[in-house]
Amino acid sequence: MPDAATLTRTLLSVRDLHGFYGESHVLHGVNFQVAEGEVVTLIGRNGVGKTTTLRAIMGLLDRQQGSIQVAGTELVGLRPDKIARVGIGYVPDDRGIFASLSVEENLMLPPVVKQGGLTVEEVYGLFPRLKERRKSQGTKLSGGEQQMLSIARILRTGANLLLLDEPTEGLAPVIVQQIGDIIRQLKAKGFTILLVEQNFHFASTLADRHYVMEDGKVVDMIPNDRLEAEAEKLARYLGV
Ligand SMILES: Nc1ncnc2c1ncn2[C@@H]1O[C@H](COP(=O)(O)OP(=O)(O)OP(=O)(O)O)[C@@H](O)[C@H]1O
Repeated sequence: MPDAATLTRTLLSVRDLHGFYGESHVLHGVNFQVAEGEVVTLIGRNGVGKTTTLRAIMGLLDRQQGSIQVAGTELVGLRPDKIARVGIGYVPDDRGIFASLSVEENLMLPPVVKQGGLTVEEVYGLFPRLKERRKSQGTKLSGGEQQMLSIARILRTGANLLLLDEPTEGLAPVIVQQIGDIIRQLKAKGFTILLVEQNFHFASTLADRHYVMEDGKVVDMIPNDRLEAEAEKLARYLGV
């Protein structure tokens, strides 16, 4: 079966990626591709290497080998600041909000790395709640507002490939729905999104495809429209 990413322009291509924390060999030859404009998830049990794969793309591991290409540029060997300039925005699972800064200051902090970023007004158009809270300090925000801010602030930078690590973790269902709406709007605007997500029901409402990880490798790819047919296999992979 042809990989959907080969049918359109591949934006992100990860080949035989190995990743290490100190002496600990965590990624054991990860392979996957994401086409421009797709929303793709990395799924799998705890500890299989999903977060580590995102961190490897950003150049944040102690050591990595293999190939990570974005629009043809090889990232392995580049420094993290150079990697961001290729147009990648990373939202880590701890959200990384500066507690002592206001919403607006947090928004203005990341440097613009590429043309085509959203203006602050466009960002507020997507996140009206952040506009209402623009003078509030990071510490005063709810978990949902923090998550929105951590996504919002990479949209200004011009990044067109977004790596989101468990954006719904710990959030109430109504907020999860709002985050889902925002991700759908970003897809409609042409952003390409790689999502690590444990909330599989949520992921299935927005993703085009799902890559399954086990033991530091991608072991399967399931198109979203095959989810029901593959439910049993998926339950085995996820241990549910
Ligand atoms: N800073 C670190 N130093 C050493 N080992 C680490 C570090 N971070 C993660 N690991 C190990 O790397 C492996 C992969 O972890 P990773 O966080 O990528 O998994 P994951 O699939 O994202 O799971 P989870 O959903 O639990 O975060 C795990 O065995 C974990 O214990």
